[in-house]
Amino acid sequence: MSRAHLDEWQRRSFDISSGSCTPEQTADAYRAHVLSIQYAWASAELSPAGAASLLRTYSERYAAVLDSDDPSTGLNNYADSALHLARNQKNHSDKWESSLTLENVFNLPCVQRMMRAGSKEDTLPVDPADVNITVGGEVSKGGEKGNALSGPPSGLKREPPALGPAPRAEMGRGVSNPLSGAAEWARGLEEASPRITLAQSAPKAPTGSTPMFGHNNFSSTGNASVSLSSVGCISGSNVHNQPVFFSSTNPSKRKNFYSSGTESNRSSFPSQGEQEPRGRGRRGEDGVSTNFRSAREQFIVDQQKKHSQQGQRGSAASVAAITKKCLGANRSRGASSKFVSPMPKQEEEGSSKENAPQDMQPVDERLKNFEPKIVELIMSEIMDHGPPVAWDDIAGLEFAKATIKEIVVWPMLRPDIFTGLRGPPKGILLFGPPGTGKTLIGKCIACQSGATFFSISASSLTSKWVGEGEKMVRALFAIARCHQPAVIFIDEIDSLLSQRTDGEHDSSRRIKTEFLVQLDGAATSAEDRILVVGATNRPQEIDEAARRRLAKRLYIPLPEAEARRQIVTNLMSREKSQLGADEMEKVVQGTEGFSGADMTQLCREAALGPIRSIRLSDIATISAEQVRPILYGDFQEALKTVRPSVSSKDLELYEEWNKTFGCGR
Ligand SMILES: Nc1ncnc2c1ncn2[C@@H]1O[C@H](COP(=O)(O)OP(=O)(O)OP(=O)(O)O)[C@@H](O)[C@H]1O
Ligand SMILES: [Mg+2]
Repeated sequence: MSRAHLDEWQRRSFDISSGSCTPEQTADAYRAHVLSIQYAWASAELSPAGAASLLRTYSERYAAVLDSDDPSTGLNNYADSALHLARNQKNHSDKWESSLTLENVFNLPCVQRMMRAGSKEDTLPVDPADVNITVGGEVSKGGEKGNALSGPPSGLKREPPALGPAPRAEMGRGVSNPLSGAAEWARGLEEASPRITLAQSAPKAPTGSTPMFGHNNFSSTGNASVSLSSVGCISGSNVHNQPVFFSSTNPSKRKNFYSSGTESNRSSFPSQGEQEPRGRGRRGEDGVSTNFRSAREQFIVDQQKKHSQQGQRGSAASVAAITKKCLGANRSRGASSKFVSPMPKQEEEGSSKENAPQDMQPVDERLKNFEPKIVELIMSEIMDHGPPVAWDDIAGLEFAKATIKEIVVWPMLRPDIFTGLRGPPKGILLFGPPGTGKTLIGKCIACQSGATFFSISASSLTSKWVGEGEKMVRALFAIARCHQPAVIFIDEIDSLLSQRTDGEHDSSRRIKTEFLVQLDGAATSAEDRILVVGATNRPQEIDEAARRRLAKRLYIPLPEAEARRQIVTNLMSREKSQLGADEMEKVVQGTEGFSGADMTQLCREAALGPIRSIRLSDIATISAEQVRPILYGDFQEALKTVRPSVSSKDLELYEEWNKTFGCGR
């Protein structure tokens, strides 16, 4: 060790051995020792074996000081953490008010009776046989000699100023039979319980009790004391509803009591009137039958009751769902862990009532790491529920439709045949000029494939949930995995997977990377039936890594004459129109270079023709039947205003890209 460290070490060792240190100083010195050892080990000044041995020694000494409840040598760390809770610290329990305060506790009949009992030497107001006293896990019946029965009566040592001058020494002497005090205390508590409403004040139980009994000062005989949380363990236990005291003179037993998380440690008070019927109590670890039911268990039982009353689904799955949703359900409950209310907060309660049927859905294990907010967003906004689209609604595009049926629909329907080399690709890219039906194909896949369809546009990832993009992507794929077979349709994929540049924003780069990882199959196994379909009218801007992952790249060209005819026929069939075959032919010839969207726009414009021919004065009164049919003349008029939206120069670019990267013939 370096010289400075050694000097420090020496100084601390002298301090400790001088015997003049307070427990706090001793603990500090040991902690500093531990840190020095760690530092020396990290900087290779100590061998690992040496460091391990030293660490063990000093950690034990440090822990001994922390855990000891002897006020002259230890810090009674347990009491400290519980006191912290008791001092009105803001936590989840702050809604639960206990009526017990430091001021009114001395007015409680039970406490007064205790004090009186302390001053009367021989009175035994309760038959000792009625009192069960647990000492470090062993149960001794009232008559037996317990080794540490000091707990509640020791509280008598603290004298309330309001109650007059009962001399300390006398009161201390008064506890000649510790049992009498304990029993008295127990009985008193039982009587007082209607006022204290134990169930409601459970988390705050220490609040009232701590100042009375949780402090080291209350050791009455030797080093015996009632630990703070043992006060919290009092419950309507055993048949007479008599309290059980957990008390121990042995710090190590006491430690075990805390660390092993015994039933009683984890339990809180059962509410009055809702206690388990006799004989139905659980068996505690020590074999003692207890009627404890933790607040969480009570909550589940209440929920079960509620749902069975309402005649709703009370299945095990729903109870499991409730259990999962229960706050803090997965937490380990150490003595020092923060208290978590087992009941939902008020707001949550309100919302859970509203969404009750949804909440009953069991939560998928694989989604538990994702923020519920994100999962909910994806489920509600991204999973598509649009109007149905049939393959026949898409005019032309025969090759694209056949290919998509082959690689999307059939494999989804017959996964047993489409295995190995016949396995479907993980990604498809639909590219082509705007308005040619790429999004329409996406919607059609959604309806026809029978898969769960997720439709996202890049903007929804990049703008709506700024900073959450990559989380969304990860959650999206995780949810898709839970709902297989699934199709993830990403419209305008170019804006999501454009070429990565140096100057771009960090968050969009992270989204891209996450997408590539997910697309690559690193995160999706070969058996996963998830297909990503991307659509773009700017294929040249797509990142080359993404391009590779979207293995099947299909060109969606402008509609040919036949397709244009089909679009017009489809649309006109829903309207009143009179269009002869040769007139239709003229319309088809006159719309060379029009996209599907342009054709739709042309038909809309033509459909307005009959309306425009109505005189303004008649428009308010004319009936729908009186409106004339759409005629060829309307199309001629419409063709004057509707122009193709794709230029021939743009078309060349698509053709070029299709030749280079496309999968079409
Ligand atoms: N092949 C087609 N058959 C029938 N209607 C079509 C066809 N192509 C386009 N349309 C019509 O054009 C509209 C727009 O099509 P869609 O949104 O699918 O175009 P897109 O290729 O996704 O365009 P963009 O690249 O601009 O997103 C559709 O709602 C539909 O009415
Ligand atoms: Mg589109």
